[in-house]
Amino acid sequence: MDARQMKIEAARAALAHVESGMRLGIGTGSTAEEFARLLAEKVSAGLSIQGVPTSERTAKLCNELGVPLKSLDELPELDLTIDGADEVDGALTLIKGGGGALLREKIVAASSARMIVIADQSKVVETLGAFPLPIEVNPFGLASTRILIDRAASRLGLSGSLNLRQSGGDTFVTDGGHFIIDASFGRIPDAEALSSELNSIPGVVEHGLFIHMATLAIIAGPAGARTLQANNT
Ligand SMILES: O=C[C@H](O)[C@H](O)[C@H](O)COP(=O)(O)O
Repeated sequence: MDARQMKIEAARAALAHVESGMRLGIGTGSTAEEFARLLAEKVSAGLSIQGVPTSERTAKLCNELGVPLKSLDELPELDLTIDGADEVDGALTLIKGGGGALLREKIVAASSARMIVIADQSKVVETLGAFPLPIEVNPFGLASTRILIDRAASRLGLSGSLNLRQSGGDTFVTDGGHFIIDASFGRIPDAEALSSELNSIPGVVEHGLFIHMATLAIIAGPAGARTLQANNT
């Protein structure tokens, strides 16, 4: 089974948690897109759901596929969000934002009663941090915010390059009009401490650590999909 097939398997297993009438957050990224495609098949076969997209990219795909969408303002409380991740640890703490959608993803996940993460097995890690942590920042005062992030990391014994994300030769801009700094710390032994340090920096809009948000992870490997509960790897 190749990587795409594993993403499809995880997405298919997640679809079993979707029931008619649900208000559904729909994630961003290649795995979430496989979910959107399978969801669209179910919708055309009669499943009735209302989706809230976590990015302009997901909204565009869902519109093309015929998945009914509402805004989060129209549906401020959701039953379930299904989304991908860049890393998942045994406590179901996540790194997200590789596709730049972390802010809307976190807002949508926080508005949902449950969040199911879907991923192929390459995303499961013992300690978070090999994947650079995306930190969404306000463009104003970027140099100052970068220094404050560096100092916050140092206080926790973390170091590593802080790279302003680029796209096609330009600075990458999120759906919310912000920039992203990708922080290559290598290891993040205490995600809660780092989260709270980053949250105290005014120029940091949000970061890609999702703590106590995912209620279930569906991880696909060559033998098929398995579920992970928090601290039950
Ligand atoms: O901003 C993007 C999201 O957090 C994605 O869910 C994450 O990057 C995983 O994407 P993929 O399924 O393409 O690996």
